[in-house]
Amino acid sequence: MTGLLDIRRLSVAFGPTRALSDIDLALEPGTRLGLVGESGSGKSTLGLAVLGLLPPDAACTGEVRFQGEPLPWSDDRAMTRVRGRRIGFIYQDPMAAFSPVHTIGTHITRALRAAHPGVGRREALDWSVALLEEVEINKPRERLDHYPNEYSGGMLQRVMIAAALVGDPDLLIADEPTTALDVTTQASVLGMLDRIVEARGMGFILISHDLGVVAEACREVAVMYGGKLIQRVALADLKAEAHPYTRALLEARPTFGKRGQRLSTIADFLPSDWFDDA
Ligand SMILES: Nc1ncnc2c1ncn2[C@@H]1O[C@H](COP(=O)(O)OP(=O)(O)OP(=O)(O)O)[C@@H](O)[C@H]1O
Repeated sequence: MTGLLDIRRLSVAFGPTRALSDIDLALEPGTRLGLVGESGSGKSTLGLAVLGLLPPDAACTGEVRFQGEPLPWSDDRAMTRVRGRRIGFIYQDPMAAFSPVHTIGTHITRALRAAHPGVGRREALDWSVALLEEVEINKPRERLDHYPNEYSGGMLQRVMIAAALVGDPDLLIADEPTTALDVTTQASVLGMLDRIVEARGMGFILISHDLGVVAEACREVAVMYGGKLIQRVALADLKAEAHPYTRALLEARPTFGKRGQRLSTIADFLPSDWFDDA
C-alpha cells in the first residue's frame, strides 16, 4: 500500500538557525498524529514545509512524498491545487482568515468553487450548508448570510474547518487550531474535529504544544525538541513509554488534580538528571 505521507531527511534552516534537522516521518492513510513540543521546537515549520508554505528565505532540503509522489514545492500552481484539494490546512487565528466585508456564505462558496471549478452557484450553496452542518453549526442556511463579526471565535473556527474540507482532502493539518479559544469551546471544537476526522477516514496531523489537546483527537504522538523528532508513540503507551523529555511535557500540563501544586517547568533538556528535581 502506498503511504499517505512520507517525510524523508527534511531539514530547514533560517540563516544560522536550524529549525528542522533530518526529520523522517511516515504516515499511513487515516493516521491521526499529534505533533507536540514546546515553542520553537519546529512543529509549525514542519507543517508549513509539507504544505509548501515556508518563507522564501528558508533553506529546505530533503523530500516529502504525498500518496507516493514527491510534493511539487517549486511549482506554485501545483502546490495550490494540493492545498485546495488533497491536503486541508487549519491554523490558529480564525479572525485573520475571514474578510469582514463578505458573508460566511461567500467565503465558503468561493472556496468550494475554487476547488471544484465546474460547480454552479446553487449546488455550491447546498454544499456549503452541508459543510456547515458537518462542523455542527445550527441553522446553517440562515447563518450563511451572516458576516464574520456576527460569529463567535469558536464558530469561526468551525467555519475555517469547513473551508479546509471543501476539496475532500485525504490529509488535514491543523496548527494549534483551538489555542485562541476558551477551554469549553476548545473542548467542543476538538470533539467535533475528532468526529469529522473519524467519519471521513482522513489522515490528521494536529500540531499543539499541549499533549492534552492532542489526546482528544489523535491516536499517536510525535514529540519534537530543538528541530528533531525525539519520539513517536501510540497515545495508549505514552505514560508507560514516555521519553524523559516527553514525560516532562506531560508533567508541565496544568490539571485539576494538581491544583495548589507548583507546575513543572521544562528546563534545558538534560536526560541524565531529568527526574532529580521532581
Ligand atoms: N520565518 C522565520 N524566520 C526565521 N526563523 C524562523 C522563522 N520561522 C521559524 N523560525 C525559527 O525556527 C525555529 C522553529 O520554529 P517553529 O515556529 O517551527 O516552532 P514551533 O514549535 O512551531 O513553535 P511555536 O509553538 O511557538 O509556533 C525557531 O527557532 C524559530 O525561531
